[in-house]
Amino acid sequence: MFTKFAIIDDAFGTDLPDRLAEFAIANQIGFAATKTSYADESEAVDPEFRLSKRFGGRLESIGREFRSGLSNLLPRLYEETGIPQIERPLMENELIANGDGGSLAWHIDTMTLDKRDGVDTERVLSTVYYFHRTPCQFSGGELEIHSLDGDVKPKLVAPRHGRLVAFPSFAPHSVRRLRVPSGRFEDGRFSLNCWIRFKTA
Ligand SMILES: O=C(O)CCC(=O)C(=O)O
Ligand SMILES: [Fe+2]
Repeated sequence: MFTKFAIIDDAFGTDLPDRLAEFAIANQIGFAATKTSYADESEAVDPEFRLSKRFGGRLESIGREFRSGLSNLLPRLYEETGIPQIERPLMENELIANGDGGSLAWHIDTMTLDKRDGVDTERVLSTVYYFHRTPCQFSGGELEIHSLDGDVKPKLVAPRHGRLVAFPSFAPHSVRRLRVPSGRFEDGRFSLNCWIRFKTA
């Protein structure tokens, strides 16, 4: 049994993904190894679990442009993923670069902290927007959406330039290892992740 999920190609036209790829490549210096957060609230770089780089700077106007496009699409995304409409959604953005050997192990995006004091928002909808240099210089790196039960093959979503994928944050998923023959940062798989949260208090 799988959750519903949505795939929208050219979700925000053909120009924004080109400009986002340019932005990421021009800001390579602002990327550092992505950390993993654990249930006890600690954080560490764990390449066995996740091998990617995260942009630590500000997305500025291109981030605002993306979030405004995503806001317009939200009614459709709720509908297609089976998530009820959130009244005042909060958006949490992350710009990620996956290079040669990059991957992300099985996980869910819903917060699973043991200590929930002070936690007043929850992630409900996960969206990932993909872009890269064209033509594509890597292979692999598919998003795998796993079944909620049983020993069933995952559904694969290729990280195509300009593609948006959305799924409930409780859906288990992972990213298949990718290969970037040149080994160059600019030839990698880029994504802008945006989690839709709702305020619980
Ligand atoms: O890059 C992807 O396709 C998925 C990323 C993801 O699952 C995450 O960052 O939580
Ligand atoms: Fe995820």
